[in-house]
Amino acid sequence: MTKLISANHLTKCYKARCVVNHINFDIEEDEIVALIGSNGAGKTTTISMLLGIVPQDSGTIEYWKSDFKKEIGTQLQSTPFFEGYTVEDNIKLFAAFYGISLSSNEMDEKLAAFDLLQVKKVSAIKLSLGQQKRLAIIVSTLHNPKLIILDEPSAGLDPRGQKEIQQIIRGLKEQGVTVLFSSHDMLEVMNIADRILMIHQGCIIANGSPSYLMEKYQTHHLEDLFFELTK
Ligand SMILES: Nc1ncnc2c1ncn2[C@@H]1O[C@H](COP(=O)(O)OP(=O)(O)OP(=O)(O)O)[C@@H](O)[C@H]1O
Repeated sequence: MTKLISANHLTKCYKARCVVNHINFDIEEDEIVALIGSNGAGKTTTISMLLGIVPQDSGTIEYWKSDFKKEIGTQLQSTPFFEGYTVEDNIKLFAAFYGISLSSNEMDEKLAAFDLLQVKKVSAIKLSLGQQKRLAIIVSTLHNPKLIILDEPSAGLDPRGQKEIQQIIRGLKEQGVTVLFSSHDMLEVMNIADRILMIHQGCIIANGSPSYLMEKYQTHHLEDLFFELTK
């Protein structure tokens, strides 16, 4: 397996408080990795350091290639659409940022794949949250990234919306995209993650496949493991 990312002793402190504290982990090609942890555990800070949005105070991040930024897609917690622009306009705009021009057929195929064809001409900021999250994933994958990083992609969605996001994440993996996502939904993590990174108070406290961790900690439910390890 090829390592896409290797984080070594990654640390971020705000004044005297280290919110991410000497963490080590790898992201391998073709896996779906779930980053889980309580509110304030350090997930978004970790993701932001991987994306270069927040500089680390110490530690290193090794990427698979020097111009890795061209091959990373991301969807952060807020959705980034332009006011007054339709769904289609937004996709065209983001495609233009990447120097991509989509044919009308390609546009419709993409929209249909994400169940958004019927809202093609609707202002993006008027979409439901689930539709906005799906649109955000479309725009973050327009450049065919090798790795996509999603910060709580299904937060606030109803069960159907959550399921749709899970199917999209699985579909990305089938297309050869590696996915790192954060989530508070243990069932979702069980459903789709190949590997779990559990972070607590800025430290990685568990790292392994769901089945490995269940076996190791002798539990049948990820939620129980979460409660036990984050006490
Ligand atoms: N710019 C900042 N200045 C000071 N403290 C910060 C800053 N950014 C984040 N923090 C703190 O770092 C800690 C980790 O925050 P982070 O957003 O990474 O947590 P999280 O695991 O993503 O939480 P959640 O699940 O609630 O999104 C929190 O205590 C937060 O208040």
